[in-house]
Amino acid sequence: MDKLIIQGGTKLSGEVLVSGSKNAALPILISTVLAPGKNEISNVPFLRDINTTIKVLESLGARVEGNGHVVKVDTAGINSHEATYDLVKTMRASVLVLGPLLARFGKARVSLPGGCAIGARPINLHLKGLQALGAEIILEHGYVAAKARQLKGSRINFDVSTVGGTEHLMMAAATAKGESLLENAAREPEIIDLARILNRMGARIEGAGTDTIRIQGVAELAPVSYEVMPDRIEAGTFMIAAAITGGDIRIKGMKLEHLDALVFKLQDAGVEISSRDNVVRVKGPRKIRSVNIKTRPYPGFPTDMQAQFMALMCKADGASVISENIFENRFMHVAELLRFGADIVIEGNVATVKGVKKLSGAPVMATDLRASASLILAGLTSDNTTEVSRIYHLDRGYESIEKKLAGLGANIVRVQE
Ligand SMILES: CC(=O)N[C@H]1[C@@H](OP(=O)(O)OP(=O)(O)OC[C@H]2O[C@@H](n3ccc(=O)[nH]c3=O)[C@H](O)[C@@H]2O)O[C@H](CO)[C@@H](O)[C@@H]1O
Ligand SMILES: C=C(OP(=O)(O)O)C(=O)O
Repeated sequence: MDKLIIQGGTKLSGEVLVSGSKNAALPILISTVLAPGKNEISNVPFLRDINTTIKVLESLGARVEGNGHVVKVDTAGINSHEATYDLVKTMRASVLVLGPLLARFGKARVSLPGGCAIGARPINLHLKGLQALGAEIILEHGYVAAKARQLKGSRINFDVSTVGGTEHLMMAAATAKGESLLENAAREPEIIDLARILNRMGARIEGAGTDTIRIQGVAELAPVSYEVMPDRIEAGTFMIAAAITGGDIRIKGMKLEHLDALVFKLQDAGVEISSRDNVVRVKGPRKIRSVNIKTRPYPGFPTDMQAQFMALMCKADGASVISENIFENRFMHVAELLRFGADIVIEGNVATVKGVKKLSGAPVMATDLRASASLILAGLTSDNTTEVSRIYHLDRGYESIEKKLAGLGANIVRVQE
C-alpha cells in the first residue's frame, strides 16, 4: 500500500491545472448506457472511481477503450442487466446504472451500495422515484431487482435534496413515456453537466440547475461526444492549499462560479482571490481569520469541502464553528487532525475549531476521500514530517495530487509501505 510523505513549511507557488470532475464524469459515463452505440467522453480524470465505472460498463457488455483522458464507450452490445456487489460496494455511484438499464431493457438487477464511512447514504429516494415512473421494485439478497415494460413520466417530489437521486431520475425519465417533473431537485453543477449530455443525446430536459426539472420523454437517445466539466472540489482543494501555506498560486481550467460559497468564506478568512483569462489566482494571507461554515446543498457550502476547510481553520486566528448538515458521519478527519496538535471539539454535527499557532507533522491515516485531502493540507503547513497512510481513498478522487502539489513546490512524495 502506498503512503504520502510530506515535509511541511513550503509556501506554494506556480500554476496547476484542474482535471475533469469525478462527480460529473461518473454519471456521464453511466448515461452512455441510454445511448446505444459509440460515445466518446473527454476530459475524464484518471481515477480509481473511473476505472470502477469502466469495469461496471464492461461487465454489462459495453466495449470501453481508454485513451488518456478520452474514454470511448460503445454501449450497443450491452447484454447483461446486472451490476454485482463486488463492483457497487467499491463505488456507490455505480448504483446509478439501475435507472438507465431499466429504461433501455425493461429490467435491471443492481447490488445495494450499503453504508460507507461518511454516513448510511440510503437510496430510498432513488427507488421511490423509479416506482413513481412505474417500475416494480423488489429488494432481495442485497440486490434491487427492478422491472417495467415502459417507464411512464411522473411528478416526483424529493423529500431531501439528493444529487445522485436527481441524476438517477433524470436519466430514467429521459426515455419514459410522457412528461416528468422533478421537484426539490438538487442544483449542483454536475447535474447541469449530465442534463447537457443527455440533451445532446436527444433528451428534452429543462431546468437542470434549478429545483424544478421538466423532462419530456423521447423514444430513444443517440450516442455523442462530450467533454466533462472541471472538478470544482479539486480546484477548491488547491485554493485551500494556497491559503493554508500562505502561498500564491494560479489555477487553470477551473470554473470559479461553481465555488461561490467557498470563495466568500475564503475571502472572509483573508484569502485574496482574483480571476483573469480563465486563470484563478489565490494568495494566502499572513494570518488566517476564523470563519464559521455550514454545509448545505448547492449553492451552499459543499460538504465535499468541509474537511479541507477545517484543516485551514486549524491554523486560523480565533475559533470557527463548522456544522455538517449533509452526512451524519463526516467528521472522521477530526481524530487525525488532533494528531497534528489541532484543537477541535465535536458536539453532534458541530465541530468547534480553535486555531493554533502551529501544527506539528504526524503519522496519520486517511479515512475517506476528502478527509485524506484535509490531512495532506495539514501536512503542508506542519513542522517536520507527516506520513499519510491508506491513501487509496485519495486515489478514488484526486488525479496525481502529489505530483500536482509537488509542481507547486510542495515537498511531497508517494512511497510504497
Ligand atoms: C458521486 C457523487 O456525485 N457524489 C456526491 C453526491 O453524493 P450522493 O448523490 O450520494 O449524495 P446525496 O445528495 O444523494 O445525499 C444528500 C443527503 O440525502 C440523503 N439521501 C440521499 C438519497 C436518498 O435516496 N435518500 C437520502 O436520505 C443522504 O443520506 C444525504 O444525507 O452528493 C454529495 C452531496 O453533495 C457529495 O458529497 C458526493 O460527493
Ligand atoms: C463522497 C464523495 O464521493 P462518493 O459520493 O463517490 O462517495 C466525494 O466525492 O467526496
